[in-house]
Amino acid sequence: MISTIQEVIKRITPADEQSFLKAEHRLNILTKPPGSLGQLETLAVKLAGISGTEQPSFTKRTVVVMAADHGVCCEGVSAFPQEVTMQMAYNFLSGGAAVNVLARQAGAEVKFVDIGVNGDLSHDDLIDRKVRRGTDNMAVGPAMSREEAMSAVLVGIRVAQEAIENGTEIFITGEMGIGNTTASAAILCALKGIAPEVAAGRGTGIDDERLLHKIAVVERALKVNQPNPADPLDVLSKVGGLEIAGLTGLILGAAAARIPIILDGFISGAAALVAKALAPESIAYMIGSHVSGEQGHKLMLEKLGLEPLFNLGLRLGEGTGGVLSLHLIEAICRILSEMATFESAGISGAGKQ
Ligand SMILES: Cc1cc2ncn([C@H]3O[C@H](COP(=O)(O)O)[C@@H](O)[C@H]3O)c2cc1C
Ligand SMILES: O=C(O)c1cccnc1
Repeated sequence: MISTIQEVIKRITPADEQSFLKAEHRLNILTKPPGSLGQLETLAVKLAGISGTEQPSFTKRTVVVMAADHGVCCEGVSAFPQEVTMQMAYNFLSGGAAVNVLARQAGAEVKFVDIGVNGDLSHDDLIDRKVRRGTDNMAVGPAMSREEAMSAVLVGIRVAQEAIENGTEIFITGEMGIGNTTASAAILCALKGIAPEVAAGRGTGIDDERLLHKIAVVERALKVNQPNPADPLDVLSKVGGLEIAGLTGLILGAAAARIPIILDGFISGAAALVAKALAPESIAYMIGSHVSGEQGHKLMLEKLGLEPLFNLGLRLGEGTGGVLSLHLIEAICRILSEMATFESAGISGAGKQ
C-alpha cells in the first residue's frame, strides 16, 4: 500500500516555469501600473504555473468535505458533543450547511465523504469510504494505526483521482469532525516543534478553562505517543484524524495531476503540513485562502510558506473560506483573459512622458 502513496508522491513535480513567466509578462502589459493588482497578481502567476497556461480558468470546482470522529472528544476538548459530526453529515448531504450555501453561490459542487464518522450514515449522495468509526483517544495512545492512516490517505488520493476523471479543475479542502482542532494543533506541535499553548485555540468556542484543559490534553498526547517529526505518517496516525489524513491524500492526488487545491482553515492546514512533509513539491499546488480566527493558523500558514488572501475572522471550517476565495480566483483569471493591453487599447506605457 505504501508503494501507491509513494507512486503518487513521485509524480509530484514543480509547477511550470514557462507559464509563470508568460503570466508575469502578460500582467505587465495590461492597462495598469505594474504590480498594481497586488497579491492577486501573485495568485495569477501561481495559478498559471500550476495549470501550465498563461490564461487559466477553472469551470468545474469541487469542494471535498471529509468527515470523521475523534476519540479525544471524551476528554472534553470541544464546546460540542461528538454526535454533532453525524448530525451535521445529514445537513451537508441535504445542502443546508454553510459550505453548501457558499458553494452554490460560487458554482462549486460539494462532495461529502464519510471517512470515519462514528455511526452508520445512509444517503444517495454520500461517498462512503469509512476506514473506521472514529479514532481512539490520542491522550492515552495512538489515534489509529499506521495502516489505517495510510488507508485514509489513499481514500483521499482516490477521491481526487475520481473527481479529476469527472472533470474537476480546481479543488477546495473541507472537513467536519468535532474535536479536529485538537488533532490539528497536535500535528502542528509534532511536525514543527511548536508549544501546545501556541498551537491550540478555541475551536468551536471553548472558554478559558477548557482551553487550558485542551492544551494539557495536546501535551499529554505528545508525551504518550512521542510522534516522530521526521515521519509524517507516524505523526498522522498517532495524533491525527481520519479526515485530516483523507485531506492529505486529496492534496497529494491534486498535486500529482497538476490541479490547484485551495486550503481552507486550521484543519486543512494540518493536512497540508503532512502533505508538504511527505512531498515538499506539493506546496506549489496549494493556494492559501484565508487566515482563520483559530489561534495557531497564522503560524501554520507561515510554516507552510503560504500567504493568505484575506482575513475575515472566519473560524468555521467545512471549506467555507476556501470556497469564498473562488470569487477572487475567478476575478484574477478574468483579468488575465479579458483585460486590454497597453498596445490593444492604444495607451502609453510608463516612461513615455
Ligand atoms: C454545528 C457545527 C458546524 C460546524 N461546521 C464546522 N465545524 C467545525 O468545528 C469542528 C472543530 O471544532 P472543535 O475542535 O472545537 O470541535 C469541526 O467539525 C469543524 O469543521 C462545526 C462545528 C459545529 C458545532
Ligand atoms: O480554521 C478552521 O478551519 C476552524 C476553526 C475553528 C473551528 N473549526 C474550524
